[in-house]
Amino acid sequence: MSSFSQPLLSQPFSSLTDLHDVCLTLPGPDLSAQEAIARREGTLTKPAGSLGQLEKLTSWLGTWQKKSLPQLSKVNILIFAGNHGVVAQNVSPWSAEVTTQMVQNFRHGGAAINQIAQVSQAALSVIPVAELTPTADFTLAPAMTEQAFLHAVNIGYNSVPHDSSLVCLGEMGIGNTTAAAALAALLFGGDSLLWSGRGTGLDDDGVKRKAAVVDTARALHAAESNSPLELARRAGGYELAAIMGATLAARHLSVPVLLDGYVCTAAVAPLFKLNPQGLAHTWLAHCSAEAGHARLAEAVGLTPLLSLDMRLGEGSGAALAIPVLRAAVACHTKMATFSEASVTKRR
Ligand SMILES: Cc1cc2ncn([C@H]3O[C@H](COP(=O)(O)O)[C@@H](O)[C@H]3O)c2cc1C
Ligand SMILES: O=C(O)c1cccnc1
Repeated sequence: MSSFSQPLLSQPFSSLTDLHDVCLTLPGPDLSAQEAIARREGTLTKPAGSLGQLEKLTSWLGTWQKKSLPQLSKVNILIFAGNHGVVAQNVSPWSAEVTTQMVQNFRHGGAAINQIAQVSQAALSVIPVAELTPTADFTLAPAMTEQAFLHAVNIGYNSVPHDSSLVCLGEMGIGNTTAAAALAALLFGGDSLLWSGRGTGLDDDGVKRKAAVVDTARALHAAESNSPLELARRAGGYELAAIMGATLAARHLSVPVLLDGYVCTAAVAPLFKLNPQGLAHTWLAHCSAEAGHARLAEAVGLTPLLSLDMRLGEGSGAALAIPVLRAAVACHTKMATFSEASVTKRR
């Protein structure tokens, strides 16, 4: 386990307007790296395109790393943790104290993500946000003040190591699938039931209760529906805001991002709403079994890499995709070319 504190800017965003402006003016891809990768790909000893999505992953990595030979020498998993006032509405079978207990479990190496991080040879950092103080219950009031929201975004922004090759984002926060559902419903509309899943194990009545909670939140906050950042402040959570901040920092640092499940996708959805290119440096690592994730992925223009029926969070799906990326990079950088291996090219 390691921790990082290399600020990009010590206090990147001091107002929602600041943050909004940065979301609209993001750095673009490195097209010369993209061309170099395509050129080399065509020389490797395999039929063109035969490595399928691995070839797309290699190209994506290099394009956003701004490197004609992509590398994965330093992979970081960041788990942001936060608590949610909306748990008072009985939307999770687990109590808020489990968030703190799981943070300890991550630190002691006992969680699923610790095992997957080790298998994937990635460094894991756990970052509790707002000292795990719960947000306000967003059925009654905005979840966060503007200042608290920006503070959480800044924490995420300052958590991305500058020398990272790839960042995987994850979260821990009892009640956060309800925050994700409320934010998704406010951003994209549609029946609240379509965005409300079982989370950590709700039964059918629990899911209906959750959807009713999402409806109440929508009625309270819908007037702000043309401002994605304002919706994130009102219906999101501290760890979701930090995930958004980390995603923005990664863009500025030329670090590609692997996103985890439903909660992570909801956390970054405002970036897509503000800017259709806002998530171009991210890849959705998996499709969570949480109801609503496939729909949300489509709404933000992301295609999940894996689909393993997982619905854990913690960045577990993102971490599982690392070995696939490592294989893609190894093939691209270490395979012999036709001329090196004296293999006759197709007629
Ligand atoms: C022991 C345990 C470990 C977890 N690891 C991730 N989550 C996941 O479940 C929570 C969201 O589900 P809900 O909205 O239903 O509360 C988040 O903390 C998420 O990361 C966990 C949940 C539990 C109980
Ligand atoms: O997909 C997720 O992000 C998820 C699903 C269930 C519980 N926690 C997180």
